[in-house]
Amino acid sequence: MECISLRNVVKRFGSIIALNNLSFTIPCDGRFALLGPNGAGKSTTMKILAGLLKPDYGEVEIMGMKPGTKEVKRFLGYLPEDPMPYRILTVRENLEYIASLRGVKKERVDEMLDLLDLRQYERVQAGKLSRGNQQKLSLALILIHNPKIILLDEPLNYLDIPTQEKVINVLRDMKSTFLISTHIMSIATRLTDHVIIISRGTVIWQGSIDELRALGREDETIESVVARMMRNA
Ligand SMILES: Nc1ncnc2c1ncn2[C@@H]1O[C@H](COP(=O)(O)OP(=O)(O)OP(=O)(O)O)[C@@H](O)[C@H]1O
Repeated sequence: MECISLRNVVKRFGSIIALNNLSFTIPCDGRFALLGPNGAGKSTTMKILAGLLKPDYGEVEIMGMKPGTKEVKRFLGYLPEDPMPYRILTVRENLEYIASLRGVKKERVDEMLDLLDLRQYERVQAGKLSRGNQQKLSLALILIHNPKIILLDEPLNYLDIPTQEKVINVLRDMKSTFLISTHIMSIATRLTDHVIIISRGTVIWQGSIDELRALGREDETIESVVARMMRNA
């Protein structure tokens, strides 16, 4: 079954065409990376899937339903590129608030504090956290309800190396459908097994990470293969 599907999606901002007949599908339990040069339309795609932007044209479905509906929000976790938890609430209060909105049990708050190493900051206001700890809290907030479908826009931004490893392991252990937008190939290779490359708002290549690697010349890194594809698009 398809969990995510976009068909001929067009999105314009004034005279800029951000998405230009974008089409792709992701099967349930699929782990996909969304790659593309700056301005290719990755964040716009994520926002449309999260229901924050409406396409001008085309069809978008999340498990056969329209994005942004109450029902879809229940099983979706979306991390925007620059997430901001509620600044005046403490780390614990942020988690408790989202837990109550999501209808998940309170014990989940403590689980998330431990899972993302946030215990020592639980009484600190989110606005006073370092950027990396805000990112960790944002991840905890979007994963608290164990979402079936996870959309992550640059999930490891601002995180130190031990925390990146921690988050990669947390995400790997989840049995969810993933779409991860990133510029860092190692995030794609470690967290996903399929890649969709877009450029100027349209798909220029899609396939498995193994197929992508196989396109490389002898000793060519996967980064170099992707860079070549983006340059030639
Ligand atoms: N709110 C907006 N108003 C005007 N133009 C926008 C808006 N959001 C995005 N765009 C434009 O749409 C295009 C796609 O932007 P988007 O942020 O989706 O790209 P991206 O692939 O996520 O880029 P990056 O890798 O640099 O984050 C760009 O040309 C961008 O300038």
